[in-house]
Amino acid sequence: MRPDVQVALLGGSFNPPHVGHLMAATYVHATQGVDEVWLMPSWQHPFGKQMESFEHRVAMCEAMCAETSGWLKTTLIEREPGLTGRTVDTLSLLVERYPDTRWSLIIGSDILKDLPHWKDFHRIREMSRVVVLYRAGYPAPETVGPPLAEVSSTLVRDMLARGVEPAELVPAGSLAHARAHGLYGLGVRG
Ligand SMILES: Nc1ncnc2c1ncn2[C@@H]1O[C@H](COP(=O)(O)OP(=O)(O)OP(=O)(O)O)[C@@H](O)[C@H]1O
Ligand SMILES: O=C(O)c1ccc[n+]([C@@H]2O[C@H](COP(=O)([O-])O)[C@@H](O)[C@H]2O)c1
Repeated sequence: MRPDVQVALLGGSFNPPHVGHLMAATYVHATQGVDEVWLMPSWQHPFGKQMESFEHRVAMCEAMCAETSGWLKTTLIEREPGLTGRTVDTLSLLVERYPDTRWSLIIGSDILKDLPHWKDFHRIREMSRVVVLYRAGYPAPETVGPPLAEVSSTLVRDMLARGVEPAELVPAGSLAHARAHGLYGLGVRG
């Protein structure tokens, strides 16, 4: 019998992706017994976050995946009709679509405060193993592993708005995509 495939999902806005996402995914792949990590960019955000277009965020995620040997992938599942960014609904669809896969869901500890506002988090726990990573600055009792990088998409966007290229915080391929398409005001200032 074919053994189950273990996949960890990292959902987010990835606006833009940054090395904190890469470190989080790498940490989980290296220590949590999963075969693959899938980045899951939001098509629409349940709490109404404004984001660069889905296509550009996907392209920047795919550029980040190219930094790995193939275990990091980007899934477009959240653009499926009927999904609204509620993770329980996305996960239900994934469970149905990939019956041989066992799921983990990665979240950073900054999100713990939001979980009471998520839809049916108890059902997410039934369908997946939830791995809470220690995001630097957000200590919490139930986290796994050491504090991860103090970097956020907000910080990256702030740097870009000030005309500073975040070359140390964004994987080179993702930044090249942003630059080539003038995202976040890149290239506008000449
Ligand atoms: N540096 C990090 N360390 C650990 N987890 C992280 C880090 N950055 C993001 N994450 C986690 O990755 C997921 C997706 O995050 P998201 O794409 O919203 O990035 P963000 O940096 O938090 O964005 P923003 O600053 O726009 O809110 C979340 O679960 C978040 O907690
Ligand atoms: O399921 C929910 O109700 C829910 C509410 C808020 C956020 N989420 C998911 O949490 C992930 C991280 O979101 P964020 O805010 O850090 O970009 C992303 O995949 C969102 O779709 C999910």
